[in-house]
Amino acid sequence: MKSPYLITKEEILKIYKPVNPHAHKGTQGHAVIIAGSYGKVGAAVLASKSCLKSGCGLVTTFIPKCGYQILQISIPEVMTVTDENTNFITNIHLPLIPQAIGIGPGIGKELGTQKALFEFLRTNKVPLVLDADALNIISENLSWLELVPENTILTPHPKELERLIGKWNSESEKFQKTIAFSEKYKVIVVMKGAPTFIINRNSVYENTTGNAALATAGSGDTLTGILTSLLAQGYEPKYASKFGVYLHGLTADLALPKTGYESFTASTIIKYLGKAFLELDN
Ligand SMILES: NC(=O)C1=CN([C@@H]2O[C@H](COP(=O)(O)OP(=O)(O)OC[C@H]3O[C@@H](n4cnc5c(N)ncnc54)[C@H](OP(=O)(O)O)[C@@H]3O)[C@@H](O)[C@H]2O)[C@@H](O)CC1
Ligand SMILES: Nc1ncnc2c1ncn2[C@@H]1O[C@H](COP(=O)(O)OP(=O)(O)O)[C@@H](O)[C@H]1O
Ligand SMILES: [Mg+2]
Repeated sequence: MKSPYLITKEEILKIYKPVNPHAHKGTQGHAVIIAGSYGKVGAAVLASKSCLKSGCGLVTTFIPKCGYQILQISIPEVMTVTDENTNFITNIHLPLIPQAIGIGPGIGKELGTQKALFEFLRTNKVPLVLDADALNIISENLSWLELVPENTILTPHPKELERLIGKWNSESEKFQKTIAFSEKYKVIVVMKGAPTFIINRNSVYENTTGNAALATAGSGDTLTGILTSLLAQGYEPKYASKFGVYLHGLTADLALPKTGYESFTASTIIKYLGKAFLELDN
């Protein structure tokens, strides 16, 4: 394998498009987050809030009924659409065509949710981020990946990656298998870890931000929100993936002197998104 390209501030500044003074919410992209189930509505809240706080103009979150009040009260800026089922998603119906969709955090693997995911993938044409249980369901039905738009972004942590590509015997085999997977399905794989790598066909990119403070519940859910937001704002998937992982890691680097490793939570990622964007102007 060639040595990876580093995702540095210099690279990110070439990608970053500052907000136009004449922008309005309608020009900043409408993102949809499909997430949550009973006991895991927090994943939907974290993904939606980080989506909104990464610059997209409008966010609609699709959740099972049990998430309705939780979402509306925790993030009044976010619109919600609910499934007809109470505890988990069974039928994804959206009253709009957004610019990007992020699906998976906390949705679980109920049979009804699996069927809903298949039906969604069969009909969806919008740029996509697949995370968490969406990946877990797909890893048992890999042919469904033939249905997703080219350059869909997948964000597996190591266990989710293993479910997708199978076990590896060495680091180099892990990369080889992920490259082959990215080529076969024409997708971008964000291999989350310390550090995070992005595999786009046979190109490998290594993130330079982030630290062990990110080893906390919901940290990946916020990454899904950030990536979906950037896609909705019109960043191409190859740029959104690099920019998203860089910003996500940067929140932890900026927060660490204030929070230490122990008290940093996924909500701290969201809190520091503003400072991370401002850091790009320094
Ligand atoms: N507040 C909420 O609503 C929250 C909701 N959430 C939602 O919950 C759902 C389940 O997600 P999940 O990731 O916890 O479960 P799962 O896929 O079985 O992975 C666990 C396995 O993976 C491994 N592993 C993980 N990371 C690793 C690493 N870096 N390096 C190495 N190994 C690693 C780990 O290994 P271990 O070391 O524990 O053996 C274990 O075996 C999902 O939908 C998610 O979105 C969560 O986001 C939390 C907050
Ligand atoms: N030690 C670490 N150093 C850097 N980043 C880390 C570390 N541990 C976790 N992360 C990052 O935190 C995120 C964890 O995602 P994930 O496991 O999906 O969390 P969750 O499902 O709880 O939201 C990933 O972006 C990963 O790269
Ligand atoms: Mg996760």
